[in-house]
Amino acid sequence: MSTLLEVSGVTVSFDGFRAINNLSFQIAKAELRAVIGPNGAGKTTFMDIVTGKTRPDTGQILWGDKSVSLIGMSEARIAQAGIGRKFQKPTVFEEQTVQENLLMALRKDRGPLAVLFFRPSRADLDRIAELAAQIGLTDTLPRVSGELSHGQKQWLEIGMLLAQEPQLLLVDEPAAGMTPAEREKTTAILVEAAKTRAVVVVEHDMEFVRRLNCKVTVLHEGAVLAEGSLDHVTKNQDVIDVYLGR
Ligand SMILES: Nc1ncnc2c1ncn2[C@@H]1O[C@H](COP(=O)(O)OP(=O)(O)OP(=O)(O)O)[C@@H](O)[C@H]1O
Repeated sequence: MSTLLEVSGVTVSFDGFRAINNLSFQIAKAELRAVIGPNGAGKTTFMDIVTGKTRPDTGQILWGDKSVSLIGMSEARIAQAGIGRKFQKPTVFEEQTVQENLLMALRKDRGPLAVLFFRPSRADLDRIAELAAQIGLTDTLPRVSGELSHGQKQWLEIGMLLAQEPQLLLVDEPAAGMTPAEREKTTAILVEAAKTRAVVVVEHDMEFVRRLNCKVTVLHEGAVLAEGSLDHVTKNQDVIDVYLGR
């Protein structure tokens, strides 16, 4: 297994309370991983430390072939290093079309106004077409994003992140608020994306996690409680006691 991200012995305290407690976690280069756990288990804080939003008190976070330490790097530099994060709520530019949103993501330095006056190259258009196909929005490229369904906005945002070609994509509860059909499509998008990069999905919906059909990490009190296939972790008595049996 070729490790992409290695979190080891990380602790994060807020006013003396340990939200992350000696956490160790590894993810391989092209791997899909689900992270589950009860409320307050530390899932969000885990994403915060990897993306540089929160700085750990102790421990190491090593990234890539050269095992570069992410600790102390700014959020912007971590994003540039290849870590993308999708928050739960979609944050697309509602006034812009799907195509313009994807173009803005390709041209990271361009805001909505600049894009209006910018002529995309053939290569840009090809890449946008490729991304649109990947997220199932080919037919909606000319539409204003504000008119899209909740699911479509989520896929668009995933496409905008993929435009930046992250090596690791962290995705927070992608299935929340989606219809069953939208969930199915989201599963397909994430499974496909994880063939060429690592994708970590934080999710509460166990049916969705089952469909992802990947290794699962169960967090509890800021540490890994169990890890393995969904069948393996759901049979674990500790997991049943703290999470599933509630
Ligand atoms: N900035 C903060 N200040 C104080 N306490 C915090 C802060 N951020 C998180 N916590 C606490 O750390 C613990 C872990 O929180 P975190 O949000 O990481 O859990 P979670 O697993 O994402 O939960 P949920 O499933 O509810 O989103 C919680 O007890 C939370 O109250």
